[in-house]
Amino acid sequence: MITVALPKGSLLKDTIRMLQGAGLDFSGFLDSSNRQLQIVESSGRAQGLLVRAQDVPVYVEYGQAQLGIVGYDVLYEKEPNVAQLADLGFGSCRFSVATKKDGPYRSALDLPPHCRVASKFVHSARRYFQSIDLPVEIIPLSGSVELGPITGMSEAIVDLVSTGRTLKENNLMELEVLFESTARLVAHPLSYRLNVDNLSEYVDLIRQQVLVVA
Ligand SMILES: Nc1ncnc2c1ncn2[C@@H]1O[C@H](COP(=O)(O)OP(=O)(O)OP(=O)(O)O)[C@@H](O)[C@H]1O
Ligand SMILES: O=P(O)(O)OC[C@H]1O[C@H](OP(=O)(O)OP(=O)(O)O)[C@H](O)[C@@H]1O
Repeated sequence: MITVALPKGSLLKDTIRMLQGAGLDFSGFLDSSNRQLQIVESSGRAQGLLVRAQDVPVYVEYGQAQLGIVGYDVLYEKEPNVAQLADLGFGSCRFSVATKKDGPYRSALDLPPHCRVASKFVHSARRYFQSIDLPVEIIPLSGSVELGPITGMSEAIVDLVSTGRTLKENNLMELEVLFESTARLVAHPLSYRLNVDNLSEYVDLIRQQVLVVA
């Protein structure tokens, strides 16, 4: 029996829909009266683990799950030792540097050396500013990072932007898009290579779903 790590939160519905198309029914995770974090799907061929989006690659890297669904942004941040097998096409968002709309900066290169940048994605933010040779102080936050520039704690933020509504309603604007992110199918590398429990069969079925939806 294979184990799949499913991300709680904004990717869950599309993840369940895609796995359903591949013959794996984890819709039980959508039932809010159910607090079970591990369920065996109806055919008995697979079990699902419901984990925080950030933790999906952890379960896959350690081999507790052979497959997982996770945003590219998380893979970029954590650089886990997992095999990326498919771009699933949903969960689109961009990873951007943003600042106050009425502030003095119009590009990331305008930011002054040693300024502060708030982010949930500390490594990604650091890598970006290193790549443009701008020394900055990264302030790690766990959420609501838009408050950084609003309160004056930071000059800029590095965060995910999807509809752009959060930036707009907080009078912020994007300075730079670092990359676009979508949900990815990842696998435990050794299990994939050895085709444990016919893993490749499930991977093919999930890949076919991407083509059906596209
Ligand atoms: N508007 C969005 N905001 C955040 N993530 C988005 C958005 N749109 C798509 N995503 C994708 O969904 C993934 C999960 O985001 P979600 O907001 O559900 O969890 P999280 O905030 O990373 O985790 P947690 O709520 O457990 O702290 C992100 O890693 C990203 O790939
Ligand atoms: O462009 P939008 O569609 O408005 O989405 C972007 C917002 O969504 C995410 O936050 P999330 O909802 O995960 O909450 P958080 O601030 O607690 O991380 C992200 O960090 C932005 O704040």
